[in-house]
Amino acid sequence: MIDQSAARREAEMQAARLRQVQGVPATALTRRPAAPAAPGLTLPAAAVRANAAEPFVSPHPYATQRALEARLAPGGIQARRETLLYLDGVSKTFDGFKAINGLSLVVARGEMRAIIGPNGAGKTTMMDIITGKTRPDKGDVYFKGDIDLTQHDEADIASMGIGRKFQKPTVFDSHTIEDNLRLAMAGSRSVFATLFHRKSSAEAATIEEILTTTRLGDKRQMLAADLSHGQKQWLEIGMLLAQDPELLLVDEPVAGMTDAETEETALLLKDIARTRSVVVVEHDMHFVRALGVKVTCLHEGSVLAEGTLDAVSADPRVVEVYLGR
Ligand SMILES: Nc1ncnc2c1ncn2[C@@H]1O[C@H](COP(=O)(O)OP(=O)(O)OP(=O)(O)O)[C@@H](O)[C@H]1O
Repeated sequence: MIDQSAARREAEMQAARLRQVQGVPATALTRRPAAPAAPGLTLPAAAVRANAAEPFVSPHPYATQRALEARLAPGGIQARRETLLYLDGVSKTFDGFKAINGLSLVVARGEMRAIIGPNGAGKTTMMDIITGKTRPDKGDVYFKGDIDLTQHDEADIASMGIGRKFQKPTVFDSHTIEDNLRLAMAGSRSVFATLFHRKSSAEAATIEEILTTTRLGDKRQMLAADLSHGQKQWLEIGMLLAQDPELLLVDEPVAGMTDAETEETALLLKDIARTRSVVVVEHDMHFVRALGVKVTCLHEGSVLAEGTLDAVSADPRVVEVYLGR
């Protein structure tokens, strides 16, 4: 049987120890501000002010602020933490022109999302902001819930698990497909050391897996220079996979591909999206349809419509700005 009075004495002693360390009144350790009825993603300024009088128990200002946020909007913060990519109210102006304008977009863990939109809609600038190439003027950009991407540079962001594939493939033409993958996996090892380094069994298994995913298994000993345009795109996707990203950003992967390659690329990205999140920017609607994923249509730097391709393409605003052109 539990000795209630001993337990109470222990709790009182713990509270006293805490009070000693933190120097706050006893009531502050037990009183909690009520959470708002409908927690949102943004902290209402008035709510923060109303609770500012509440004595803080956390010794560090940042921890205190985070604890306050969590208490005020537990649903909202939790919702952001469960996302892989979270953009809210992001804006970027170039020479007075708003390329990105209050953009909000959330990609879940394990989700593949297609981004469409007319020329100049802000798709590339959005990718630049996510990867740290461009700093937004304002707004939140978070990776894995808590990593504020606006505070990191491109190299940091790449090493955190965001891989980006640009439209033009950049592979090592004079090396074989397998060596291209080994070079991509090597990280800081030199080219010479990489090519003469004995593969561990884990490395060999990863390369095998990537060769299978990218449909290049039977071409492993071919020089990259001898691949078709589509196969080079797949190799470059494979080289990104070798760095084991959690989020893959892919810019117009099927531009210049044959119909068969386009079809195969949709299957390939679907395979990848079984274990990672993928954001694909693409103009080719047949390809987007083959992906069969949620579509976001950007226009003038913000989200114009979001949903299935059928729903988005039936939206009169989308028809007007994009599909009708
Ligand atoms: N560095 C820059 N300086 C000035 N203007 C820029 C810069 N980068 C982008 N812009 C402008 O911002 C707008 C959005 O460009 P962005 O390249 O992001 O559009 P996009 O949707 O990727 O277009 P596309 O489909 O043609 O690639 C365009 O009007 C572009 O001219």
